[in-house]
Amino acid sequence: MEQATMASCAQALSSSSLSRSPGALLGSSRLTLCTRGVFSPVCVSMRKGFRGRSFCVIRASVTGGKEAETARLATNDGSAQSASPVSAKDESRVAGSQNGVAVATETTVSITVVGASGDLAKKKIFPALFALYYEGCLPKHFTVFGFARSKMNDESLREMISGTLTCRIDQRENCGDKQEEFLKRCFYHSGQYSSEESFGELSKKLHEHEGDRVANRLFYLSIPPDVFVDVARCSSLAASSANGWTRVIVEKPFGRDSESSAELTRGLKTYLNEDQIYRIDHYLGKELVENLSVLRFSNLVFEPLWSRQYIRNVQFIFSEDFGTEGRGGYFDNYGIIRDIMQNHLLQILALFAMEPPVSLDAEDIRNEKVKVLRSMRVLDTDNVVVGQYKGHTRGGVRYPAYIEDKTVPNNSITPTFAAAALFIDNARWDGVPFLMKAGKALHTKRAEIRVQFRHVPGSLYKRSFGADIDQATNELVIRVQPDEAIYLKINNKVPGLGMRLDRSNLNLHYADRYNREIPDAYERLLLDAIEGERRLFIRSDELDAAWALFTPLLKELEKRKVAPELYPYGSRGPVGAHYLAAKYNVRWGDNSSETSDSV
Ligand SMILES: NC(=O)C1=CN([C@@H]2O[C@H](COP(=O)(O)OP(=O)(O)OC[C@H]3O[C@@H](n4cnc5c(N)ncnc54)[C@H](OP(=O)(O)O)[C@@H]3O)[C@@H](O)[C@H]2O)C=CC1
Ligand SMILES: O=C1O[C@H](COP(=O)(O)O)[C@@H](O)[C@H](O)[C@H]1O
Repeated sequence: MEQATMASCAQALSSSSLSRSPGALLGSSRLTLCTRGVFSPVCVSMRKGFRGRSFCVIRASVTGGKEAETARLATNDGSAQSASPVSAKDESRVAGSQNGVAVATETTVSITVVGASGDLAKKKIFPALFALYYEGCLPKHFTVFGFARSKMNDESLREMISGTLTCRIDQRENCGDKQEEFLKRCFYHSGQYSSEESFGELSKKLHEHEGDRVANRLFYLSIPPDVFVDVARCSSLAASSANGWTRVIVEKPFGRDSESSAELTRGLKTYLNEDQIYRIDHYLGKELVENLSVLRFSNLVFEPLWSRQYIRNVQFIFSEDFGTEGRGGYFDNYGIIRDIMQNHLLQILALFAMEPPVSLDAEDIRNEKVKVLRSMRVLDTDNVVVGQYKGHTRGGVRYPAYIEDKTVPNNSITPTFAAAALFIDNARWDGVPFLMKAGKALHTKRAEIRVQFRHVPGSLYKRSFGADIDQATNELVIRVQPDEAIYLKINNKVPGLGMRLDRSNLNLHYADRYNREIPDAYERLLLDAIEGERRLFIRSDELDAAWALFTPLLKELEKRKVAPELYPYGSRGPVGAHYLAAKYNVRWGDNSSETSDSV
């Protein structure tokens, strides 16, 4: 790959450049000696990765055709990146060289989107793969396969995908040509999800494209959860790579509760090693969620304040201004707590509240996330409010109720809104309410983290604010989407001869600061999976800890058939959310006037 292309790839997808410091590479003791240009005792050889960076091939043991090892790289320029991982078999090919000097063999990656005919594949996965191709982030040799039961062929798959591909607004050169080139690398295989024969046929087709290269295979399970294990079985038994790694990305939902999640994990682990399983939570791939650790751990001004001593409460807010349109069938079986809170918001909370990890290595970060999740108080119904949207007419337009969705039973009590107060019973966070709020069909589409600080002790300017603590205190807002921004509300003097105080935002507004499009979360996560970087994927013990917090509540809500509080489509949600916050002396930050919040 050419230098220019590599540079743009590294820049555009810097899950990488901002947060993967050299420390990230050195976190694993096995790899500590594997540094830039150094041929260490643990390095079998130095190789060039497909982003052109040198990396160390390390010794690994082979475990029955399953992925056994990943390698890390040290970059040519000293900045750290994760490398194209090297499987044990890949290594053995490389290590089987003359005079102990490795001869690199060409590698290829085949990405199979299982459930290629579906909504997520069309909306997110194929466009993300194209974006990676466009940015020069995919290896030189790659193939994309769509797999599903629908009767399609290569041409109809290409036609389906072509309507969804877009180029970055800020770099549209050769967009059409690039799309054509990409589509030529896309193929389709129709088969059954539980048929090893179908996957065997797929494997043959993959092999035709792979030739005698080291063949790495990634399967993206973009299918309903009841066929996850079937596909894991068939892909593992009939379509695993013979000489490279095989990895499987699994979409949520990872079960409905602790038991079903454990059963799914058992099922997957019958056919795959934990290190082959990439449980995706696409919120972890969002730019500002990635930036959370950078903000905390690379700025002196934040981390010292990050505790009960200075923080009054923290709020994690998700809202959508549309209902379940088209996804009611799935949604009704899960509800908003399982759809958004137990995964997306809880993952962000864990990153927010964890102790500083030993390094940025995936296992170090995930260890800290598990610890903080396990320090949390199990949720109960007293600390939760549930709601469901009802129909509403505004400006002559009728917005339907949740139960008017044809795929939803008309007596459904599934929550489309929930607010919850959570607590972390550890030394850092004792007594600090962590509030979550998530809802569909609300007045706005937004995801944000709000950190409300305590008041200034003995403030000299107390009189200027009166008794309104929210007026007087600082608030840090991390707006994940839309219009990404990080801003800190501060108090300042209004210029002039008098002494009047004002509230202003110190703000990092991404659109003003960076003249480039922010990559979609799926791009970052797909690239990470290809590179064997697991930091942004959920480990099974994290998942267990997350379910342990929510399962008793979910069971209780279902057992007691708790009726959700109805709220009008397009409103701010049920009033019960305000009472819940008030119980802990908190006011939701997103209810302050829009003007004081805009950046
Ligand atoms: N759509 C979204 O925005 C999001 C989706 N997800 C998750 O991603 C996965 C895929 O989502 P999505 O694309 O919306 O799902 P779809 O309902 O569109 O299903 C994907 C494909 O799976 C096949 N399929 C559908 N129903 C069944 C069934 N009952 N048994 C076997 N195969 C079936 C269909 O392909 P065919 O009939 O051709 O085989 C379909 O095209 C799911 O696990 C979902 O929960 C996660 C986050 C967001
Ligand atoms: O996982 C899910 O996420 C989407 C919201 O994702 P976003 O990236 O568009 O914010 C949500 O609509 C869906 O219900 C849920 O399953």
